[in-house]
Amino acid sequence: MDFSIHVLTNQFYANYNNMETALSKVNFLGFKVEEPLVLESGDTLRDLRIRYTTIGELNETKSNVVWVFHALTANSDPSEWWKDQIGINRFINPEQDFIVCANMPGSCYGSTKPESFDFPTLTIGDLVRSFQQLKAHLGIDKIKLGIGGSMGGQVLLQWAVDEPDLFETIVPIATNARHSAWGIAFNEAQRMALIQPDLENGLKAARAIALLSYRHYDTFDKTQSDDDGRVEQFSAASYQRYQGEKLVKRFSPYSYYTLSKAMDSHNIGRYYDGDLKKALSRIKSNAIIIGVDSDILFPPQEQAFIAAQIQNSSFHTIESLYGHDGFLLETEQIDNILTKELS
Ligand SMILES: CC(=O)SCCNC(=O)CCNC(=O)[C@H](O)C(C)(C)COP(=O)(O)OP(=O)(O)OC[C@H]1O[C@@H](n2cnc3c(N)ncnc32)[C@H](O)[C@@H]1OP(=O)(O)O
Ligand SMILES: N[C@@H](CCO)C(=O)O
Repeated sequence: MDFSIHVLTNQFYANYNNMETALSKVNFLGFKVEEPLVLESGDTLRDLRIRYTTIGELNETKSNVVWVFHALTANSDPSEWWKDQIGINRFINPEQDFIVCANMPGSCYGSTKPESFDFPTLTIGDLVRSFQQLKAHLGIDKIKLGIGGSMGGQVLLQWAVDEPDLFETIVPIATNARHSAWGIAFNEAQRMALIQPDLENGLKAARAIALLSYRHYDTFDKTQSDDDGRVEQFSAASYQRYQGEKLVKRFSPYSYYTLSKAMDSHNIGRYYDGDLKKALSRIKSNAIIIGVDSDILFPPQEQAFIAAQIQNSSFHTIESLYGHDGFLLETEQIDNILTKELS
């Protein structure tokens, strides 16, 4: 059953590829899962709502589905946060493709969200099961292309292991098969900063810590160095503060806590004796695995490992000054890889 949907239905977006002519419908929709979702923790999530966006039209044979998976703090509209990855001159083209992106439960952009820290533990597998409900609701049996970076790539990879025949091609970017001890340590440091009496300040501090893992020494060196001999009020410091200010205006501390815990839970080997190779070898999809050369949070060796275990796979590294967040910014390079591998 749809709920409070059509908030901004049938809008025409004019921002594809830097304000080119508007071509596709962007629909903001909602779906309520009728059955309670039994979580890996054993808890149950009732009245689960999923906010999702579709761009373009589903064709008659339902063979043009491109499912985009967002990362930690984004929403269900990739035409907003990945606008140069999708467009009339891009491999992912709303004139030909039916693009679906669902807001992760636990996030604060329309799907069921926590109102306190007392919220059931969600895992990446739980997010996959919630998306399977949406897939059934949409009547989709096959997905031509699944693409997502970071935590979005974790969800995609877990789904491809759970349903090895679902995706024709998967494109996990800057992600891993099991969240690393390094990544969990970063997330825990953020949660320690987050949980304090003033949650707004907590979230700002958490984002500032996260930024250190999303960028690179060279990013700060090239963009935030001061050469005027100052002794305080450094640019790097104000940049860190600004990033916190920016996030606190658009994100919930409870969602940040819940989703960062979900990211920590990621382990596709959980039901395969902890054997990541065994889990990955189940995947029948064509796999284009992409890493970012300057990524210190999900270093390219994690993606090289994934590619080595999947039969039909290729591995690519893109160059970026931006570290991990390069997956959101280096759209031209990603588009070139998709075009080369899939055209
Ligand atoms: C299109 C969108 O970004 S949608 C926004 C919603 N975000 C999401 O959905 C999540 C995915 N997006 C992201 O994580 C980020 O937006 C990224 C990684 C894609 C880009 O990060 P950004 O913060 O935009 O880029 P960057 O790290 O270069 O910082 C630029 C900002 O810092 C500001 N800034 C740069 N140096 C300094 C400094 N020394 N002191 C204070 N502010 C500074 C810039 O003025 C700019 O501000 P603005 O965002 O208000 O224009
Ligand atoms: N910068 C990303 C997180 C890193 O994947 C976001 O804010 O969603």
